[in-house]
Amino acid sequence: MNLSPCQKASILIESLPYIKTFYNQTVVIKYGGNAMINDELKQTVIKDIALMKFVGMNPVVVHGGGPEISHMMKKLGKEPKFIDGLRVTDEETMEITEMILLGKINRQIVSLINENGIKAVGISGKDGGMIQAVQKDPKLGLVGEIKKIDTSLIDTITEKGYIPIISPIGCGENGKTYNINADEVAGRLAAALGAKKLVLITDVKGVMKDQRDTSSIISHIKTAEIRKYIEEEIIGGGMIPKIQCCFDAVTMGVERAHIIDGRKPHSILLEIFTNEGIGTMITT
Ligand SMILES: Nc1ncnc2c1ncn2[C@@H]1O[C@H](COP(=O)(O)OP(=O)(O)O)[C@@H](O)[C@H]1O
Ligand SMILES: CC(=O)N[C@@H](CCC(=O)OP(=O)(O)O)C(=O)O
Repeated sequence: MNLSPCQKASILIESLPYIKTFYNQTVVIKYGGNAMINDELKQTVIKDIALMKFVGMNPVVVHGGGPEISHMMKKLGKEPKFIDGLRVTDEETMEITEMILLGKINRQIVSLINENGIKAVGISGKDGGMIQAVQKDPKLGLVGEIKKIDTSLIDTITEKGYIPIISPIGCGENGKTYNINADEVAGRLAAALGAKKLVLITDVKGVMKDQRDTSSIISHIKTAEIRKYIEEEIIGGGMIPKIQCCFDAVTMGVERAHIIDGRKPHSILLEIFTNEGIGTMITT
């Protein structure tokens, strides 16, 4: 798209009210593994996040990486197993999970942001004892349920001008490490940080009534309707922890949660800087 200088200037001017609304506000972005499709799309997501920081917002990124964990498990001869969208995690799976999330994906995101002139710091929920967890369900092994979040490390990173990039791993009693669904971390963190918005980037247009029909997208869901959608099996699989995390975030004070399509270039900016209202919005 070739825009004239005048058109470019008017786009900037139209963004001003949004920049003002979000100035110095925290926006938690969950960047899901299924949305990390190719390098080009990754670059556009990263540039959007860098731009948010440049205009004075405080983006906090929680990343996933489920498909890469499954890929490595298979390479090592282990078959991934999920119950209600959560990975059954034995000790070896936990090691693989930490290696892929913190050792690979977190490092990649930090490098990409740094390349765009903004500095990022990569941590997991174990750093500074940030995310305290307990076992969620013995059936799931080392899958954690968040008990407590200490945001002081994130506050410090943000105050110093860096973007925190967080791997969804928590710590428990006796030095235990827990695998926590990234949506759950993002939702709870958004609430604990008093974020204005939670944005979940995934690989579908949003929540759909019928997944085979993209025009059946539900643009607004109120928390009171969520249980019905799950009971009627309209929402299933990986969408369950996603919608649950939106529920938690908005009932704990986050104004709005959005599930948006990371395959659409600049979906975060369209969500924040325009009235287009892409994806599914969740409010109380
Ligand atoms: N009603 C629904 N609308 C859209 N997607 C749904 C729905 N119910 C279940 N899903 C599934 O949820 C998936 C998104 O969750 P997940 O694969 O865990 O994504 P991510 O890796 O981004 O966290 C979709 O790809 C789709 O298969
Ligand atoms: C307990 C649990 O399921 N943890 C997730 C953590 C990563 C994640 O959530 O990645 P996505 O956002 O890409 O799905 C997992 O092991 O896959």
